[in-house]
Amino acid sequence: MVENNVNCLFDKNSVKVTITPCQPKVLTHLPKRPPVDIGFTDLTYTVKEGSSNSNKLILKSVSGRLKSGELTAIMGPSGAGKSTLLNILTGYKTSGMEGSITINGTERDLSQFAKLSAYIMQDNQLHANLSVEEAMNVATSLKLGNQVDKQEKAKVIQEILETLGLQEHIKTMTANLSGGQKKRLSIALELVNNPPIMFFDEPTSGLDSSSCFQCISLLKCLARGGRTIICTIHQPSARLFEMFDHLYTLAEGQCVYQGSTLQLVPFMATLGLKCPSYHNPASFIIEVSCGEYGDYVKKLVHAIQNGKCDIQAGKPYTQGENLNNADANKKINNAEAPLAIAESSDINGSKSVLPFTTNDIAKEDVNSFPPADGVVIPIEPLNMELEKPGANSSLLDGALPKSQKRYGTSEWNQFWIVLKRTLLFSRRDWTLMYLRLFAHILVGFLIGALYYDIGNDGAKVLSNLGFLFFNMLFLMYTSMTITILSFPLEMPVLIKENFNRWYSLRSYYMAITVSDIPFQTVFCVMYVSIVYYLTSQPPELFRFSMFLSACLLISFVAQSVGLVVGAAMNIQNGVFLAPVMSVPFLLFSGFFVSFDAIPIYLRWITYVSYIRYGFEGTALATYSFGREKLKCYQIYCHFKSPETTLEELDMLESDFTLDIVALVAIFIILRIAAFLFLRWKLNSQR
Ligand SMILES: Nc1ncnc2c1ncn2[C@@H]1O[C@H](COP(=O)(O)OP(=O)(O)OP(=O)(O)O)[C@@H](O)[C@H]1O
Repeated sequence: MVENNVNCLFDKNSVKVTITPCQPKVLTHLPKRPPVDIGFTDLTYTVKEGSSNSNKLILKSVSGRLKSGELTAIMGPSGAGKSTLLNILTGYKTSGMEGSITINGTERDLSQFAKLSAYIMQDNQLHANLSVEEAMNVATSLKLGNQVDKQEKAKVIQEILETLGLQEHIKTMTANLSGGQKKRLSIALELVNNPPIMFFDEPTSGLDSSSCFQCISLLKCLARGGRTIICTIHQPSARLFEMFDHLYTLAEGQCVYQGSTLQLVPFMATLGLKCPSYHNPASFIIEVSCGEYGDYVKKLVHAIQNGKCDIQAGKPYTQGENLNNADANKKINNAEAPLAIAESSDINGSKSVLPFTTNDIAKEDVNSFPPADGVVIPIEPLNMELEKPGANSSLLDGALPKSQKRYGTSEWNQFWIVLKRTLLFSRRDWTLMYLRLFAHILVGFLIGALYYDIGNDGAKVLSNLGFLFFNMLFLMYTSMTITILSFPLEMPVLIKENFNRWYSLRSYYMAITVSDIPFQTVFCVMYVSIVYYLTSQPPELFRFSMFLSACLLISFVAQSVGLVVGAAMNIQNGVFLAPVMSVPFLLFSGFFVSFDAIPIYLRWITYVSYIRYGFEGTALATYSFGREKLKCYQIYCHFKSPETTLEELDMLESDFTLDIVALVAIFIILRIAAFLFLRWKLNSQR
């Protein structure tokens, strides 16, 4: 661990703590990536609103530039369009947008951009049932692939966790981490492939002031490594505010300030907006943007040309140059310095990460913004070369990659990694595993007790049919509801990981499709074995196998229904709609009404009723295939002959193989439908 120096200076009224960065912690194992400056010009974002489909303008022709080596805050009052701008810049939202976004001066190619950036969403989106180490292992395996060997991956993980102060929590389950630690883990996971651009939506939300400080220190540190770090933030404290290099402020969908945080107050003063002494400048600009000091929004938008100007500390202003050509000629210092991040201790003695600066590159052109009251505010055009004082060039690795694989590893590997992860947290999920296991065993014994020894009794055939139908009902509801309840909870993690190019939707979907099959099979086999034995169904192996295969297929099909519903709608709608939608399938299963009694125009429903195929399959397994007459302990047993039962059910001509084929076909169709719904849902969010 790195030694830290914390010096406390006491005077009568205050305690001042200065934190001196110590020996830099060098991240030597991260892959080198190019530095990236982002420019955007005349960005407009419109959404369709209401039944009239009228257009609502959310971003109004805003421009701006976000530079590598800088920590940028996007601020503004609630509803100003911060999240919208962030979502557009990340590429998360693409429809409804007009304008130009450039990367190092050339028009953004979204696919290439996605490989260079990471989006850390507000709610962390972590799998609760994985430890920090396991989560990191999954991230490195997916993002670094097979090109990097195991030892190297372990070094990457160790370095990142040490740097982010998570090493001592390596065995802690993600669910037990504190808010700040979760945030750091979210960053650590994305840091694995060293993205040069990192976006953060409200990184400090839900954190106490000390954790906020640590979090922003860390972001600053990442920026000093040459990365472009952009985050939306609501209203930072003055202490946090001054840690940002660059501020982009929105009000009513327009840019009211862009530039150095240090120049905010002087710039506002030039427009007659004097920030009161001891007032937080961040609060001041928000208050001004909300109109608390009069109608200054238009003036600010005009002064800053809706983001086309950039007010820089100690830098000149030349007007009228175009942002898009901005960094076309940018010269990058390609010296291969290691990424330096120093660790230190904050005021409470807890560990934080502080920037360790290396290169100091100054700029020196001169021009000046002519402010109203004669104060000279340095405003910079948006086409400057940038090297931020304090930034180092460790990330710099020549030009942007032209062609690179979409994902860090092959789809087959993605499938395996996601499958192993899903199996691991399924095993640890109490509801998914133990409650389900318990339910199958308990209900199995209950049904066994209720229908005890009726299977070979000619007088109790109707009860036995009730038992067969109940099996369908139980297996259908347990596997369907568990999927409806658990799958939507996975969606936010899926959205984040898929968006950040951890894996393709196809690999993920294949993995989750396969992952539950062994568990569902074990539960179903246990349940069927218990009830089959206790209710004295025919003791032939082939009948048991047929009975079991029909039951297994029913539970897989019902699980697929759960996936379709879970992919297409939220939990509330799903838990109501899925059982309701199942009612027709139950009604037309052949148990309540025989096929001949169903009106012709409704018969088609029986062909799509998977319950019918399951019920028919188990009935045939029980009563068909030359089963001998049942025992009769009364004077007369109407259903003594199995054929009578099949005749009553209109199943004399039925074919067991056809039932199995129909169930397999429905299973495949539903799985494909669930995939398409999932893909639609992922795309529709954007
Ligand atoms: N799909 C949509 N339909 C209608 N209005 C929308 C839509 N998306 C965003 N808006 C509106 O756009 C404006 C900006 O929203 P956005 O979420 O970007 O604001 P914000 O600055 O991030 O706010 P907050 O700080 O409260 O999160 C809001 O007025 C919001 O109601």
